[in-house]
Formats: sequence, structure tokens, C-alpha cells
Amino acid sequence: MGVDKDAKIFVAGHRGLVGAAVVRALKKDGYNNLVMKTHKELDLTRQAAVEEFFDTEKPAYVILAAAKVGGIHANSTYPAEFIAVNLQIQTNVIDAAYKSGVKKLLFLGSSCIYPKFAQVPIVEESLLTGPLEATNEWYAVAKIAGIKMCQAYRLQYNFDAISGMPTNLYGPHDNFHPENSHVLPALIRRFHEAKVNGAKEVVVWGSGSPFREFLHVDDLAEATVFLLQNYSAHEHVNMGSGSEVSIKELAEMVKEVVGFQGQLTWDTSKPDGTPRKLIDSSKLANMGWQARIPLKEGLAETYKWYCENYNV
Ligand SMILES: NC(=O)C1=CN([C@@H]2O[C@H](COP(=O)(O)OP(=O)(O)OC[C@H]3O[C@@H](n4cnc5c(N)ncnc54)[C@H](OP(=O)(O)O)[C@@H]3O)[C@@H](O)[C@H]2O)C=CC1
Ligand SMILES: C[C@H]1O[C@H](OP(=O)(O)OP(=O)(O)OC[C@H]2O[C@@H](n3cnc4c(=O)[nH]c(N)nc43)[C@H](O)[C@@H]2O)[C@@H](O)[C@@H](O)C1=O
Repeated sequence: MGVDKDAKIFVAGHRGLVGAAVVRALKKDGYNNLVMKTHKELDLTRQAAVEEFFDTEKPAYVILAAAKVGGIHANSTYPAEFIAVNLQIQTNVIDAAYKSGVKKLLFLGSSCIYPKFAQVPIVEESLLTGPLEATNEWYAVAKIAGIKMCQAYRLQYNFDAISGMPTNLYGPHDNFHPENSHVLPALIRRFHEAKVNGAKEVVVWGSGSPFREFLHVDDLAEATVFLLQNYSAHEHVNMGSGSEVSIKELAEMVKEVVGFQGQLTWDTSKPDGTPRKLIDSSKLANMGWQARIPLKEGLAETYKWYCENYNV
């Protein structure tokens, strides 16, 4: 296996949380022949444009990190967009990549593909063994279709398409939107604004009892490049940090990192989502990869990035 350092690699979604980190990781590893297109330059939901792009650029490798992404509120509020846009992007890119002669494609899914009450830590084989979590089932169905499409193209066409399933991610270039983002960037912003405005309390969604596994995006990006270089098989691969925290613990950590002195209150009218979704990443560990950035450290670094990049 392995990937030549001068290979042409298309990083789809290079301005997002994951795509930007993948570009950093590839460059750090000596890959500089990267193809990148903004959403404005190439709308991946447009099949003809995607086919033309692949026929013209002829990348040898593809990392598919472009998707419609959001937290629990966005997933529940825009179900049609989450299923349609994600199915369109991944179908167009996987199909055009195969047809234009791409050597290998890596599709990124999400740990929300697993059943709501799957036994934790969740192994890859738990896929399609039970009902999905309602708040993100539309997005999950699209991601499951992406895995299956990679498998089908491998089976029928011998196309080297692989799938990685990341856990909840965070880091620089995250989406800090107050409603549509994931919990970690949302809390960084809310605690920071409360500190700056001298507020006495910060409202956190749900009960605080769900657990989430967080992985720093630089770890995820390294794991992505590692899989591209070292893995070519039918089954998808979990990509996690191996440790989980409750949302209550996370909120306390963010409060401390930001330096907010007031109270926390819980808005239990907001959904909790999946109770636990720690994934079993031993398959990836057995190949020789492990996460290295502890949550506290990654959180402090992400808060610093937020302060330097957002004028609030
Ligand atoms: N963030 C997380 O916690 C997790 C993410 N993942 C997966 O990782 C991948 C990347 O997610 P993440 O980086 O967080 O998401 P982001 O929203 O940060 O980035 C997604 C990127 O995709 C681009 N994009 C979206 N729609 C289109 C389109 N129609 N045409 C071209 N580009 C488009 C966006 O551009 P623009 O902003 O201009 O639209 C953006 O650059 C996704 O597949 C996601 O499912 C998996 C697990 C957890
Ligand atoms: C990665 C994964 O991420 C999504 O699933 P999720 O893990 O449930 O997403 P989340 O980060 O938005 O919430 C995690 C927990 O945190 C609580 N919570 C508290 N306060 C805030 C808050 O202020 N914002 C948000 N968003 N959540 C909050 C919230 O109530 C929930 O209990 C999928 O939709 C899908 O995108 C996906 O694949």
C-alpha cells in the first residue's frame, strides 16, 4: 500500500473542521500536490459539475470530508437537508471518483450510524443491529448509505473505497454557531460571551447526563492519513479517542478553561440525544494508531483559537 508523496490528492471540504486538519496533516507528512475547491467553486451536490471536475483534474486519491454537518439541533431541524445533501455529495463524489480512475477514496461517516442503544464500547459489527437515535437518523441513514456505497463499489468494480467512522470531533476551524454547532464549540462560545458580558449564568441543553467521546481533529486527521496509507478493505473503521465524559463534566471543563465564574443551569426542554456512544477503536489501534491529544489540552488550545479568530 502507501501513497506516493507526489500523488494528487483531492481533499473535499478543505475549509471545514476536518478538511482543514487533513490538509495540515497531509502537508506535515510531505504531501503537497493537493486539489482543493471551495463550495462556491464546486458544488458537490451537482453531478455534472463533479464529473467534469474529476475528468479534468484526475486526482489519484480522494478524502471526502465535505458534508452537511451540525449538532443535535441542526440535525433535528433540517432533516431533509441532512439526508438529501449528504446523499447527493457522497453519491456524486464516490461515483465520479470511480469512473475517472481514482486509485483510492476515503469516505468519512460518523459514530451516529450505530443503534441508539448499542452496547458500548460500540464495535463496527453493531451497524444495523437496532433502531437509530431519532435526533440524527436522517444524517445517519445517509452516512450508512455512504459506507454501503463504498462496499458495493469495492465488490462490483474492485474500487478501493474505504470508510472511517469518527466520534465527536472538535478543534480549530470548528463551527461555533450558537444553535447549529456541536456541544463543545457551542459551550466555548456561550461561556466566553457570558464571561465577557458579565452574565451570572449559562444555560446548557438537556440533562447533562449523556456521555460523549471527543477526539481532537488533529488526531482524527492523522488517523485519516494513516488509513489512506495503510488500510484497504471492505469494513468501515472506528476512529475514536477511547474515553468519554458526561455533558455535565464537559460543561464544567469548558467553564474552567474559559474562566467563567457564574452558575450553570440546565434546559431540560432540549433533547439529550443518544445516552452513550463511545466507540471501540481497537481495530485502528491494532493497526498501530492511537489518539494523543488529551481533552483538557485540546480544549484549551481550541479556546485560544476561538479567541484569536472570533471578535466577540
Ligand atoms: N464535526 C464532527 O464532530 C464530526 C464530523 N464527522 C464527519 O467529518 C466530515 C467533515 O465534517 P466537519 O469538518 O465537521 O464539517 P464542516 O461543516 O466543518 O465542513 C464541511 C465542509 O464541507 C463543505 N461542503 C458542504 N456542502 C458542500 C457542497 N455542496 N459542495 C462543496 N462543499 C460542501 C463545507 O463548505 P461550506 O461551509 O462552504 O458549505 C465545509 O468546508 C463530515 O463527513 C462529517 O460527517 C464525523 C463525526 C463527527
Ligand atoms: C458528531 C455527532 O453529533 C451529533 O450528535 P450529538 O453528539 O448528540 O451532538 P451535539 O454535540 O449537538 O450534542 C451532544 C450533547 O450535548 C448537549 N448539549 C448541551 N448544550 C448544548 C449546546 O449548547 N449545543 C449543542 N449542540 N448540544 C448541547 C446535547 O443536548 C447533547 O446531549 C449528531 O447530530 C451528528 O452530527 C453527529 O454525528
